[in-house]
Amino acid sequence: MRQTNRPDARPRASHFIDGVYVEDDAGETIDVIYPATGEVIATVHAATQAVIDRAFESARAAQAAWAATPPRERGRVLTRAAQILRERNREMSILETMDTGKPLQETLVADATSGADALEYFGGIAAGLTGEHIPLGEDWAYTIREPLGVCVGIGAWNYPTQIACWKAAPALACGNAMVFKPSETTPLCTLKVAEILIEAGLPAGLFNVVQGAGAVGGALTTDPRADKVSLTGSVPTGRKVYSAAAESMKHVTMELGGKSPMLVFDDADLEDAVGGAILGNFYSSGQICTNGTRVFVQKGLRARFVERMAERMRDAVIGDPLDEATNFGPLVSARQMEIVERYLKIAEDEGARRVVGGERLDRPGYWLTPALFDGVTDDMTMAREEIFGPVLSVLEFDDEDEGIARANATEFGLSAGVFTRDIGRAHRVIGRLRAGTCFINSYNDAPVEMPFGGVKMSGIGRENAKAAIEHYSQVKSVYVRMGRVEAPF
Ligand SMILES: NC(=O)c1ccc[n+]([C@@H]2O[C@H](COP(=O)([O-])OP(=O)(O)OC[C@H]3O[C@@H](n4cnc5c(N)ncnc54)[C@H](O)[C@@H]3O)[C@@H](O)[C@H]2O)c1
Ligand SMILES: C[N+](C)(C)CCCC=O
Repeated sequence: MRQTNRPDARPRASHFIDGVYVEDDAGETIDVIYPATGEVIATVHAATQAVIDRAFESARAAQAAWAATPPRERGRVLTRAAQILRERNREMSILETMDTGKPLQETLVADATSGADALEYFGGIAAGLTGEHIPLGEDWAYTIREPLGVCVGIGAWNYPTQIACWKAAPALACGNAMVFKPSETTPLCTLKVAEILIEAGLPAGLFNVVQGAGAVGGALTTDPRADKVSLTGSVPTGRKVYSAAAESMKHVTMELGGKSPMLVFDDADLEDAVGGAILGNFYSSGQICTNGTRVFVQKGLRARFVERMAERMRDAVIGDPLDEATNFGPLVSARQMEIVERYLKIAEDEGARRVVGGERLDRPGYWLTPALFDGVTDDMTMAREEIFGPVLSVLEFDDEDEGIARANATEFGLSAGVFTRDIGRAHRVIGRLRAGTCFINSYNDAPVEMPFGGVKMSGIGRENAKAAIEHYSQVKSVYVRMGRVEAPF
């Protein structure tokens, strides 16, 4: 495979605390691997307790003054950061590609740009975050919207820049400080987000980055100096973090995994439905939480859908992720590739029909071709468990009620989609699907103006839009008596 020249990805140091890079070699070494080649491109160290202490202390020290800063000034800093992030989009996108292996064609439009959208949106609404006046006759009450304090953010590896910004932007807009731990698999981009925030005028200490794996995440979650934990990760990690946070009654946001359904009715536009299923299964090499990996296709359309999908999958350009012509990259790690390969084997053992793909490419790095399976049934492992890789399952259904019941028969509830030309059916079906983020004749759109999150095991809380404000602030109620106090004795 031809290789585009890569810039030096090594960060100045592992952590970013109180406005500066910080190193502590005593922490466990973490190699950062470029997924396209398997080469080590940087090394960072996991945070020691001393680093964690420094991060919390600086966050605590900075937060009170930030909360007292006029909200319009807080907003201005975020808006400036959005502008810098946009100006550096190419540089950030290349780094994101090196961190994750995702094609540059994708990272240029879906990662730093999405982060910038969040900074811009929350920067814009910061000044409008107010309490309310509640008339009670002669008396009255009012509410004050207050920050939570110090929020911990813990990220997954598939969208490092986006995840950091989706958490930091509403947290900072509301007057909080954040200690953020990126995934140990992709530690690079978040450090750049921290640099940009400082350059935009954010006071030191308000956004600190510490590196590490589960042990560091666990230490952040249980730290008494943390008021909230916002996790983006898998359901098993979510269970641990949620229960650990409950010990000290911390606020939580849980953005977790899914096994989302996409219902394609006979009357759907075939090309749009196939296009939606490609976006909902193969973007980011299938490593997206919201993916509609259970594609229920109505009986009359199934054969044509499978045929057309297989044709379009052969057009995937698999290759050097830094070449902008590439539209399908490697998986993020050897571990993730092994997980997906295990699921591919189970799928065939359980009787699913592999139509195309699922082959390992004979080259360094973590390459698997996108896979299409037909004849999948609800009881198969591939239809029940999140694979988090480029594996699309086609399941056949007869009528609307059956399709909805089968789509809902999962512990997850992150996303769902419907493809149909019948507008009444589209809204009726979406109304009955148990999922937090839904799509009609589309898939995987996530504009910052739209709340994002899951129900059931897929999560608690919402990111983006005004809904996120509820999860990074709390309301203080104040009753005001205008007359005398009448007491019983
Ligand atoms: N709903 C969403 O918005 C969303 C977005 C992206 C990814 N995801 C989900 O994330 C998963 C893939 O990402 P992953 O493999 O990085 O997930 P993961 O659960 O393995 O790790 C997520 C993060 O949690 C940390 N962590 C692990 N154990 C911890 C513990 N005990 N305490 C605190 N932190 C801990 C990890 O170091 C990492 O930073 C998938 O399930 C995917 O669906 C969800
Ligand atoms: C913006 N997307 C593509 C919906 C991704 C959100 C993060 C989930 O993995």
